[in-house]
Amino acid sequence: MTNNCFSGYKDLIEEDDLTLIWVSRDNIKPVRMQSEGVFNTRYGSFPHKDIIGKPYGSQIAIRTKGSNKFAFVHVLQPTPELWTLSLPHRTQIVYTPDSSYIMQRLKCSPHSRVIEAGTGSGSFSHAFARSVGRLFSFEFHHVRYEQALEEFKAHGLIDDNVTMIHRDVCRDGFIIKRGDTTSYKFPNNEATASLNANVVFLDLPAPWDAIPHLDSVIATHEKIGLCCFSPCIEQVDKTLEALEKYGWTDVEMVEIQGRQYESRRQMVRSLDDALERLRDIKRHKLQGVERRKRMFSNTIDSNDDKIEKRNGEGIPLTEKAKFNPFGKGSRIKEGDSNYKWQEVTKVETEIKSHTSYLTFAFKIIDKSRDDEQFNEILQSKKDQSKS
Ligand SMILES: C[S@@+](CC[C@H](N)C(=O)[O-])C[C@H]1O[C@@H](n2cnc3c(N)ncnc32)[C@H](O)[C@@H]1O
Repeated sequence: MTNNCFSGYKDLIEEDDLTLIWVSRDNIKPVRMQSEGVFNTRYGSFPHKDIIGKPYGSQIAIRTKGSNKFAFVHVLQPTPELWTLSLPHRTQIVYTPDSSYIMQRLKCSPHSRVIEAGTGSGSFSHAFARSVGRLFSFEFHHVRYEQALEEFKAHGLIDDNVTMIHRDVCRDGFIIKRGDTTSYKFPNNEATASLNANVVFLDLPAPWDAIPHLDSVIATHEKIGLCCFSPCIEQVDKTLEALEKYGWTDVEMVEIQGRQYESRRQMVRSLDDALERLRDIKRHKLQGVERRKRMFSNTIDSNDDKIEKRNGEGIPLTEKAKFNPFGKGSRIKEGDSNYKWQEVTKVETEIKSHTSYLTFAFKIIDKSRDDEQFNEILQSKKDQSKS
């Protein structure tokens, strides 16, 4: 039984659970439930004891300070996606539109043994940890290494399938030896860890310096997938050179442009509407010219339209603006049955994506065929077709 709170589900919120409190879309707070604790918001305070024992997903309401209204939050079970939205930022992070795409391109599964460098804020590490067999995460910044290690321990990832290594991978590569600063537990007879990685993810300023070190830690008999996450096209260029030099193939660079499409109705404007609008503009222009001419020749008097329309205090009265299909004017409710409408799609640009270019590459070190294994597979296929 693992205490990894990011995998598996439970129904009820218990003491000491890490919960994610959803205040609003951009305000999700990780909170560990302690019966004495209180979650404070600007609307009021939520005692943890009122949350413990409730089902995950519950809405918790309190009366707001100084008024008779209610404030509420939702208490959610952690997932890697929600963690990405709520984690303490120690660095730039990888967001879900990128991490989900990368994992499917690299065919991540429980069979995957992943090398990640650097760990940073651990956003992608949580997503990897849920889906893959084993994750080896390298970080060279000592404080960040310690913070990530503590966090991953608290989330149950270290006991489960994640190993943290304090290392400058560009200088010292990826081999884990006894005596290194790492959470790796060496079995008695092992001097070096066998990484045998089949997936590599590099989120580093200089991935081209790490690429030459990979051959000694990747699996030799299968196809290895690699992704480099780089914000600048110059970095992509240097990475491509290193990939080519070190025998990586099927190289492709991709960028994710996340968009949310919203369906709306837009008023259908006719040619007559456009002509009427042009006439209206012309009319106003002529009226203005006339008025200015009269002002210059001092012939403007109380018969003038504009001057006549003032209230008792001398404040000009303006006519209620008529509907104008092309700009300012009285507003028409979307879908008003007096007008014609068509369905359109509007793009919302709020989604956080394209933080970087994604360079993918693949490699098979040993392409020789294991005849014994091949014959076994062939035989089992023959047996299957007979039965
Ligand atoms: C942008 S952050 C990674 C963010 C991470 N992917 C996430 O989703 O939270 C880059 C990290 O790489 C680390 N780093 C940079 N160069 C490194 C190197 N040569 N070896 C190991 N880590 C390195 C930095 O300290 C930093 O924490």
